[in-house]
Amino acid sequence: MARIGFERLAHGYGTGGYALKPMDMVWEDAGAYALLGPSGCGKTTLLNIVSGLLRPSEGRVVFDGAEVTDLPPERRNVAQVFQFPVVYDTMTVRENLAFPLRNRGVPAKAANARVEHVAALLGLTAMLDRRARNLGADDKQKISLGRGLVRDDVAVILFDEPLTVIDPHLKWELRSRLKELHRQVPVTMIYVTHDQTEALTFADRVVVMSEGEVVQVGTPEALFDRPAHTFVGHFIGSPGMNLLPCAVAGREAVLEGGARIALPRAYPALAGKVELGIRPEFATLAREGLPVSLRRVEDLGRRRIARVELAGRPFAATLPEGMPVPAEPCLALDLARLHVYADGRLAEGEA
Ligand SMILES: Nc1ncnc2c1ncn2[C@@H]1O[C@H](COP(=O)(O)OP(=O)(O)OP(=O)(O)O)[C@@H](O)[C@H]1O
Repeated sequence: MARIGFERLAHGYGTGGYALKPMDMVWEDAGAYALLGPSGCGKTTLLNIVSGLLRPSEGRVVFDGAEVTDLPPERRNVAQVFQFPVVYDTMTVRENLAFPLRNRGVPAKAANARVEHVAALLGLTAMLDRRARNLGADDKQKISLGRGLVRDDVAVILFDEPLTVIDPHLKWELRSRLKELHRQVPVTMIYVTHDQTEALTFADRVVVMSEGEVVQVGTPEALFDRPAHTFVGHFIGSPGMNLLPCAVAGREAVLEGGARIALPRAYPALAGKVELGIRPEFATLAREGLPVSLRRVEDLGRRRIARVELAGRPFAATLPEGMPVPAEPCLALDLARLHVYADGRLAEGEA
């Protein structure tokens, strides 16, 4: 188990600019973290720096207070699960799972108990004595997950998009099983994904990345309630946060076109591009409030989203259950849930 620290860490591949911009960060011992962001944002670069496959061009990596920046992967005590299954076809499932333990001289009895425990958690018990060769991609990836999880002496377990090959209907099951495993095996786990559902289900803390920068580290609730960056507001949520260009003076925002909105906090003069952010969950279609033009209604099953236009911009609002679309639709905003951003970053107002 390990507390992982990054000190003035950065990486460039020598092609000009940073793939990972300079940062300081700590991942607590036994935490469940997700690295979340779109393709190319630097997730794999950061993961490879943790495992030792890549040496950062700047800064230090520290495991439990000891620098490991120059240590190769085999000296870091890291287990890694990749996108695609890594199993020995000629071995049985049991032998595959036991392999990392046998390799390290764990006595057979202890190894077998551990293998059976992990197999039960992953739903592999019934096939323990079958050869891996005859299994489908889903089961093979479960074995890969099991091989990553079977040792409880590792500093950290890294998962790199581990559910890519898994059938969609099995994904939700494996996601919750992984979460359960983390509860039972309190090892630091890092889960890389571009899928917000996977990140938010698995992690206690989500590290959101955009263009080589860590833009927020927070609980799933914090990312939803208080996005530190417009990227987080937009990327997390379905649909994401509404963002409207505006001018802010004290406790008031003025939208393009002149509509005025009272703010829950007072703001100092803000430089750069100023935007008002509010999630669709806190903007409701109503008979009174800010007049909007309705474009269409989307039925998402458990809720309905009204696509409207506000101050000449597209805006997503909630249409309450059972409510007919008003003849003259307006928006009711939960003012306490409004946020102000300057050049993409959350502006701190005063209560
Ligand atoms: N070996 C390399 N040489 C040069 N540039 C690279 C190399 N590997 C990655 N990059 C660049 O570094 C940036 C970050 O890439 P990285 O693979 O870390 O992102 P990612 O978030 O893991 O994306 P994906 O989900 O597509 O794997 C990208 O701009 C990418 O093109």
